[in-house]
Amino acid sequence: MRRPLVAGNWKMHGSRESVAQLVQGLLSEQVGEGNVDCAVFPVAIHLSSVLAQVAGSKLSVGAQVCAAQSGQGAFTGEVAAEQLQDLGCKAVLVGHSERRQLFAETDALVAGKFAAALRAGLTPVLCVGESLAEREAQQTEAIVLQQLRAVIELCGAEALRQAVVAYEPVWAIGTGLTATPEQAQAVHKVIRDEIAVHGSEIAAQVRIVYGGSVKAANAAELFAMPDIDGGLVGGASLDAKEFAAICRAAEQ
Ligand SMILES: O=C[C@H](O)COP(=O)(O)O
Repeated sequence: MRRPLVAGNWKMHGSRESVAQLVQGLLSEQVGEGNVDCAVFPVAIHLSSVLAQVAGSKLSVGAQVCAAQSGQGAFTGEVAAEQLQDLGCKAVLVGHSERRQLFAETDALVAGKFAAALRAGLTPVLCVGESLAEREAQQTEAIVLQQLRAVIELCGAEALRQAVVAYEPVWAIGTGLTATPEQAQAVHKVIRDEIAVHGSEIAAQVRIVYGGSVKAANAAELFAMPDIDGGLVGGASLDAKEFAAICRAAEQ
């Protein structure tokens, strides 16, 4: 039985004050104290304060991005996975579609970042997903598998034991258009079946979460699907009560 994970990707949102209020709200709602793993992914400059604020709770903290380069070096503007781990982060998003589309992150670079996260002992949350044009061209499966295989080729399928996969159809991100539970389940199954080619035990263990306009109103029906193990939540994670309700939906 896979333990659900609900993660909040705060993207480029928040001031010191609003972030502190949001975390206080999550702690008041006892997010993370139930039967579900809960994590938040603040913008990098707020990681330290959020980590300090959640200390002693079961809410974990991850970063939105890391460098593909390990250790330390002359890489202006980058943050190494080791530095995130040293700070207290447990996980890092890799390959979010906004990184792929707006910052030209290729499958190869994403795989490099995935490997760097693993070397540092972080849980990489590998985001995969197709655009609307790709879905309309019946390319969903091909795109998602291409993104997944780039990581398996570099790191090996065993590496997925330490990872989470997030299926995020690009057309559902921030649009209010959620994939139906059946649409999401179909792609999650494609992902799990592909992993099973390398080992059924790995496939049975890997958590595959769904992202794309998840909210309290639609979370339970998505999380009820057999291959959906929780959610990666954007906009709705900026509201403590809404995010807490999504986390509770994963407990059902
Ligand atoms: O990482 C989160 C996803 O991009 C989903 O964002 P959203 O819930 O605002 O659609």
